[in-house]
Amino acid sequence: MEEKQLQDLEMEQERVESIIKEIDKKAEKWNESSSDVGSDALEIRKTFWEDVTVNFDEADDVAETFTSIKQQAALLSERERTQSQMIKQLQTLSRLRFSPYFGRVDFKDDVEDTAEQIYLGIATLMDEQEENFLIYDWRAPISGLYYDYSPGPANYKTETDTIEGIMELKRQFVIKGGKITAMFETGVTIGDEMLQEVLGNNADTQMKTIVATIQKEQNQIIRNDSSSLIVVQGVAGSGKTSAAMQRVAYLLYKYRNIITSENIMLFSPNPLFNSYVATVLPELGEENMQQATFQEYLSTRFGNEYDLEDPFEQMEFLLEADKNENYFERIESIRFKASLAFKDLLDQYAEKLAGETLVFKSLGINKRAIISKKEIAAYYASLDQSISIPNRVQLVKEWLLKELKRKAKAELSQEWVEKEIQFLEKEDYLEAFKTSQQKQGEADDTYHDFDREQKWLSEMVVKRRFKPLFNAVKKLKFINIRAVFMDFFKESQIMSESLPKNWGTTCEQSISNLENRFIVYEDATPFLYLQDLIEGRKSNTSIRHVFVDEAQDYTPFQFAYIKRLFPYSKMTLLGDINQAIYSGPTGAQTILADSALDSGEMELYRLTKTYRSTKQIVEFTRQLIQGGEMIEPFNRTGPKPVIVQTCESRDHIPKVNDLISELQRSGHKNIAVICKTAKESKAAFEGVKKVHDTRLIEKGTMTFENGVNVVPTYLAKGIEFDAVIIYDSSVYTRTEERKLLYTACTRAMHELYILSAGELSPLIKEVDPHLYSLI
Ligand SMILES: Nc1ncnc2c1ncn2[C@@H]1O[C@H](COP(=O)(O)OP(=O)(O)OP(=O)(O)O)[C@@H](O)[C@H]1O
Repeated sequence: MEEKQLQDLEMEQERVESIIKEIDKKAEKWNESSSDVGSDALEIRKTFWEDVTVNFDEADDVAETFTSIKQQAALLSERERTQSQMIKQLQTLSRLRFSPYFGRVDFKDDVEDTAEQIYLGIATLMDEQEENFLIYDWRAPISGLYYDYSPGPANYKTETDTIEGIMELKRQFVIKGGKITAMFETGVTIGDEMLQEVLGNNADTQMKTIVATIQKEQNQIIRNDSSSLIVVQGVAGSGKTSAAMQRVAYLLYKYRNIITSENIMLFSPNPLFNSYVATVLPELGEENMQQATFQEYLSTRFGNEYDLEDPFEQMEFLLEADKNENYFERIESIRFKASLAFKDLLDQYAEKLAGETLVFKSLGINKRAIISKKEIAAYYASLDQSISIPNRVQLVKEWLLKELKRKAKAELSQEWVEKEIQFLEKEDYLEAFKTSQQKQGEADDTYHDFDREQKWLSEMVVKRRFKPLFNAVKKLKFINIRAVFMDFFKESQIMSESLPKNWGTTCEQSISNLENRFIVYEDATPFLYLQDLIEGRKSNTSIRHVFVDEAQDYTPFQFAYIKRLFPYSKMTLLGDINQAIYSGPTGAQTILADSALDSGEMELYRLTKTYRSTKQIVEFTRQLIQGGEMIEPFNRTGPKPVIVQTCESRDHIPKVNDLISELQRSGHKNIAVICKTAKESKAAFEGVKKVHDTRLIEKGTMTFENGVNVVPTYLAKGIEFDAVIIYDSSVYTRTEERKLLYTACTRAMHELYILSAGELSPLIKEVDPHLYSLI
C-alpha cells in the first residue's frame, strides 16, 4: 500500500472509532429513556384499574367508565409504541456500531467553497447536537450520488431542486466489528473490487442486502417513485429480487409517514423463497412486507370446498409429457385459459348474464328447503335488470336475511324443534333456566317458568340451526358459482368463432372436473374472476405497492386479476422470460412477453449483467438459451462447468456422492442436487442420504438450510447455491425444457457439475465444447 493510502486508511479508521464513541453515547442515552418509558408502561399496566373510574350504576356512569378505560388504554399503547420504536432504534444503533458505513463521497455543490464529506450507511446518524449528519441513510436523496456517479460532475434531486456540483472523491469500505477490513478508491460507479469481495463469498441460506454495491441500473429501479407500473426484465442473477427488496426498503423510508410494511405486498414463487428473503429488510432496520404466493391466495379463496391443483402439480403433469393422457389438449387449454382473450370471453358471458337468471342454491335445514332456489331465482328476476349483477346480488342477500329471520320465527312452533329440545345437553337446560330466572322480573307474569324456559330453548334450537344459513347468505353462498362456471363452458362453445381447436373436449373436461369439485390450476383464476364479476368483490385499498417476483410465471389473465384486486396499488413486476418454466412447455403467454404488457402505462428496465455466477458458468449457461449473447457476466472467475458422462443414469448416485464430498472438501457449504421432477428428486435423495446428511426440498418445505439439498428445479427458483449438481441432464431433451435446464444451471454461484447418461442432451450439444470440461 502506498504511503498516501496508508495515511487515508489511518484517518478513516480514526473516524470510525470516533463515530463508534458517538454511537455508544447515543445508545446510553436512548437506553435510559427506553427503560424510563418501559417502567412507565409497566407502571400503567400495574395500576391500570386503579387509575380508571369504574362505575356501571347509571347510563352516564357507564359512558364515563368507558371513556376513562379508553384513555388509559391509549396512554398505555402510546408508551408501549414509543418503547418499541426506541428498541428498534437501539437495534439499528448496534448494527451501525458493527459497521457504521460502507461508502463516502465528497461533494462540492455550486454554492459552497469546500466539499462536504458524505458517509453512507444503513441508517442516519446525527451528531450530539442533532445538527450535522455523521452518517446519511443510503436512501436519502444526497446518497443517490454514490450510486449514480463516478468522481466528476454530478447531481442529485431533492423534493424541489436538482443540486449540481462536483464529486471530488468516492470511497468504499468494508467495516466489520468497527475495523476497516478493506477500503477502495473508486473511479467507476461501484468498484469491481468491492463486488469481487462480496460475490466471492459462500452462498447463504438467507438473501443478503446489497446496499453497499447497488449498481446504477438497479438504483434506477429502486428509486423510481413516479411510475405506476414498473417491469424489470432481468437475466438470471441480475439482482431482480435484490432490487425488489431494497426498493421496498426505499419506499418505506421515502414515504415513512404515509405507508408502512403493512401496505406493501410481495407475491413470491414458493414458501421456501419467503423464508429466503425474510432477513433482508430486518437487516436494513425495516419490517418485512406482506408476503404470499399466488397459490396461497387461491387456496384461501377456495377454502375446503374444492380440491385445488397447485402450479407444481400442473408442472409435474407437463414434465411427464408423453406419459399423460390428453397431454396436447390440456396444453392447448392451459394456453387459451392464460390469455386475455379467455378473460374477454368471461366478460362477454357476464354481460350476457345480466339479462338472464343466475343459478342459485336452496337454503335448507334437515334436508328441507327453507328458501328454495326457485324462490331466490324469482326474487332475483323481480329486480330491475338495469341494476348491476353485484348490486342485485346484494339486494337478494338483504332480502334473504330478512326472509330467514321471518322463517326462523315461524319455525319455533314446529315439531322438529320440540324433538331437538329433548336431545339437548344438560348445560343447555341450565342456561335456559338461568336466563328465564333473569328475565322473570322484566317479563309479564302470564308465563310460567316452564313456558319461559321452553320458549328460550326453542329459540336456541332454531338459532343454532339457522346460524349456518345466515352465515352462508352473508358469504353469498346462495349463488351456485360452480354451476354458473359450468354453464359458461357449455355456452362458450357458441360464443366465439376463434376458439381453440379442441375447445369442445376442454369444456367437457372442465365440466367434469367441476362436477368432482376439482379445480385445475388453469381454471382457478378464471373461476374466481367470474365469481368476482357476479358477486362484486371489494378491492383491497390498504395495499399501495404490489411486487410480483418471478413474474414470468404469471399469465396475462392472472396479472389482470391481480390488478383488479389491487386497483389503487403501484406495481413492480420482476422476471426473466428465459426462466418461464411454466409457459415453456405450454407456449402460453406470460406477462413478461413484450406483447402482453401495455407499454403505455409502464416503465421497462432491462438488466443484462449477471452477478450470481462466475464468468465461466455464465458463458456456458447463456448458450443454453436463445438470445443468450446479451447476457454479460461479472468478471469473477472459477472453474469451467464440468459434464460428467456416465453409461446410465442409475450410475449417478455414486458419482453425485463423490462430487459432494469433493465440493465439501473445497469449502462449499451449500450444495444442491437439482432434479427435473419431484419423483426424480425423491430417487436422488434416497441415494444421496445414505452417504451425506441431506435434505429433500418438497413443495411444502418452508425453510432452506445449509448443507446438501436435493430439489426439483421449479422449487429452486430465485435461490442460489455455492455448487450445483444437475442430477441428470439427459432427461432434458425437448426444446420446451430449455428454460428449465437454464434455470437449474443458473442457480450455481461457484461450481456447476452436470451429469449426463449416454449421449449428451441435444440442448447441451448446442453449447461450444470449449466452455465446459467433459469427464
Ligand atoms: N449490486 C449487487 N451487489 C452485490 N451483489 C449483488 C448485486 N446484485 C445482485 N447481487 C447478487 O447476485 C445474486 C443474484 O441476485 P438476485 O437473486 O437478486 O438475482 P435475480 O435476478 O433475482 O436472479 P434469478 O432470476 O436468477 O432468481 C445474489 O447473490 C445477489 O446478492
